[in-house]
Amino acid sequence: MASTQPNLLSFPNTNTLAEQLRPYVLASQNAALSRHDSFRIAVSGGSLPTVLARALLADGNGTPKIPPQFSKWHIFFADERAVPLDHDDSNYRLLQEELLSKIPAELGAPTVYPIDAEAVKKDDTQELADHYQEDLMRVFAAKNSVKLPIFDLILLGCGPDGHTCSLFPGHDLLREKDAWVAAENNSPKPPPKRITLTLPVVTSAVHIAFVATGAGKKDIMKAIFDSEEGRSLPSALVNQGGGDKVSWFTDHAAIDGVAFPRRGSL
Ligand SMILES: O=C(O)[C@H](O)[C@@H](O)[C@H](O)[C@H](O)COP(=O)(O)O
Repeated sequence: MASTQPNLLSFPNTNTLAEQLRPYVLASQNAALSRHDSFRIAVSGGSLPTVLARALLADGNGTPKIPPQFSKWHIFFADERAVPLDHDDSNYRLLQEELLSKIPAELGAPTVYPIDAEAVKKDDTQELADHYQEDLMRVFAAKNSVKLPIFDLILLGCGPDGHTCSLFPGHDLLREKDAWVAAENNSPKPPPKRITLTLPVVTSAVHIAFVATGAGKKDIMKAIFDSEEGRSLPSALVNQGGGDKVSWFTDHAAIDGVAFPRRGSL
């Protein structure tokens, strides 16, 4: 368990949040490129792809525009629904519509790792998870055997019940120690069948950021940050495992009443 605290940042609205998410992601990109000439990132579904697109495709907000080097990005999914890639529920489709399709050609194209469409047809969520884990192994464990993949950045959402990725409160998956990718067949949030990165993979990342906005999040934010009972919630477990590698990008409405947020940038 990490002994340091996560950064809890709050901004007046989603636009100002996106303005600060941009330099955070680019700093993470630049640090990764200096380490291994590629930027390995995992993204969630929900509202995250829209905010991320707003952050990355902005014109620099009055500052000199330093563009993302998308051709060096390897984008994985922190979780994905077991549906075809063109399905309304697909996180791949969401990311494609919100971000990937809008990247100007001159910024280069990222390498994106969707789930295996053939495995989806077989309706076997465990097989789908195994395939995705093999994809990760090809990228993260090509040269020697590694215990866990180390993402440069994982971008997460937080559900009103405290779930993150497709790791839900009280589920056995929270105790998974070995698998990199796990199957979830009874998600309380529809659709029920999903795959998800496991907690050890999430907390091993170099940087971990949550984006949580709107008044609908304020009760769960209080539970995660200010209550003893909230300590076992999946998002709180990421805080405990990741410590100060974790940054929360929230708006004021989402943390109304939370005891110790810092307002402004990192
Ligand atoms: O595919 C999913 O269901 C998501 O990855 C999920 O974990 C999401 O991030 C949270 O439910 C928060 O969603 P919002 O950002 O829309 O609140």
